[in-house]
Amino acid sequence: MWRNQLSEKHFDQEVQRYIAAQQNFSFVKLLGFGSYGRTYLIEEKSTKKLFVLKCLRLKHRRHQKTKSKFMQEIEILQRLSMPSIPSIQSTGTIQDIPFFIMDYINGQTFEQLIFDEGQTFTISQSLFITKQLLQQIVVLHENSIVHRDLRIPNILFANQQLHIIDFGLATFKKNVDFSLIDNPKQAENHISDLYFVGHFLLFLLYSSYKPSTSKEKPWQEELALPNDITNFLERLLWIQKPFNSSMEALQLLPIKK
Ligand SMILES: Nc1ncnc2c1ncn2[C@@H]1O[C@H](COP(=O)(O)OP(=O)(O)OP(=O)(O)O)[C@@H](O)[C@H]1O
Repeated sequence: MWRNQLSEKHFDQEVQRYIAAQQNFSFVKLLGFGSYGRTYLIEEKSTKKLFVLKCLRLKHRRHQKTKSKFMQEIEILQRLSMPSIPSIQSTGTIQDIPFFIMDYINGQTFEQLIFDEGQTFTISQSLFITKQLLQQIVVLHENSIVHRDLRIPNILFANQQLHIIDFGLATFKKNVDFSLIDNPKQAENHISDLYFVGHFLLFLLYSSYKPSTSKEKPWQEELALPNDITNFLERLLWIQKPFNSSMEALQLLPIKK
C-alpha cells in the first residue's frame, strides 16, 4: 500500500518535470484522483488558460483492460464535440503512462453547490436544471455514448450552463434487452443515464427539504411531490415502466411550458 502511494507521489514529480519541459505550459497543482486516473491542473503560459491533464494511475499501467478503458475515454471525448463537455487538446504518454489534456471547466459541481454552499432549489428550478441535463444526454445518446456516472460531483455549473465531466465509465450504447438488466447503473444503454438523472433530480429537490420528524420515510412521502413529478421520477428510477429513450424522458418532463 505505502509503496503504491510512494510511487504515485514520484509519478506526480514526473508529470511536473514533463510539464516544465513543455515551453508553453506550467504545472499548477494536483486536482485529485479517482480509481483509474490522476488529474492535474496546468496553465498555458501564453494565454493563461487553464487545462486539465488526466493520466492513468500508475498502478494500472500493466492492466490491459483498464488501459483500454482509459483509451476509450479519450476516444469518446474526441468523438463528442459539445460546448458542455471538455474537448481534448492533446494526448501522449509520460513514462509509458497514457494521458490526455482537456479543457478545464471553471465552475462548481452540484455536490459543492448543495453540500458546501447550501444552495437550495425549488421544484420548478430543479425541473428546469434537469431539462438542461436531459437535453445534453439526448445529444450524448444520439452520438451512441452513455456516460454511466452522472453523479453530482460530475455535473458542473459554469458560464451559465451545465457541464458534464469524467467519462471514465462511459461506453458505446448497445441494444440491451431490458429483462436482462439487473443493475440499472451499469446498463450499457439509456437506462443507466436516466437512472442517474433520477438521483440527480432527487438531490436538487431534497436541497430545500426540511424534515418535520427524525424518522426517515421513503422519498415519495417525504417530498410529497405532485403526482406527475413522482411518476416521472419513478420511471427514471425504474420503479415504474422505464422510458424508451432519453428523448422520451425529455418530452415527458412535467415542466410548465
Ligand atoms: N475537465 C475538468 N474541469 C474541471 N475539473 C475537473 C475536470 N476533470 C476533472 N476535474 C476535477 O478533478 C478532480 C479529480 O477528478 P477525477 O475524474 O480524476 O477523479 P474523481 O472524480 O475524484 O474520482 P472518480 O474517478 O472516482 O470519479 C475532481 O475534483 C474533478 O471535479
